[in-house]
Amino acid sequence: MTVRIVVGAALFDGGRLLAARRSAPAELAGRWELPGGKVETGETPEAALVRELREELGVEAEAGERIPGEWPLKAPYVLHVWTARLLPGSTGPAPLQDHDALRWLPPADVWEVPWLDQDVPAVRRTLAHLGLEAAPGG
Ligand SMILES: Nc1nc2c([nH]c(=O)n2[C@H]2C[C@H](O)[C@@H](COP(=O)(O)OP(=O)(O)OP(=O)(O)O)O2)c(=O)[nH]1
Repeated sequence: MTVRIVVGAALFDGGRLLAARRSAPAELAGRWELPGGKVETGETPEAALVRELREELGVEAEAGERIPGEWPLKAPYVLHVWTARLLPGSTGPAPLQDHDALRWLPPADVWEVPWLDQDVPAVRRTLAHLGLEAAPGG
């Protein structure tokens, strides 16, 4: 089966990382993730990220760099993480779709939320790659 990519946005603003609490499906609800979604056929990951952030959070954002690594999700999906930032003039994020809460987390607070299991190594790698101090955990 062909692997399909889910892009997760490590959206930073003022040094804080946005975490989003999933509202569905039931097995993922209540756990926190990087906002994003499936890359559609013919779409670049960067474009998918921008589209998903607009749909889910109502923001205008741009993708930055990919965090090296790939994290397996439910087959056939794998998670890729890209940094992202809000464009000047964008509204702040709101939980419009798929989420029921958002939090901007300074690196020291990143492990305060119960991330999806599969996101823990991805978030850990993201902070390490960016040289951000993080409390032990995850
Ligand atoms: N967006 C996102 N999805 C994640 C993460 N970790 C993780 O296991 N997933 C899973 C949840 C979903 O099963 C799948 C992504 O689906 P989605 O529902 O966010 O994507 P989508 O908007 O393109 O989905 P769809 O409703 O159009 O099918 O990957 C993560 O950090 N971000």
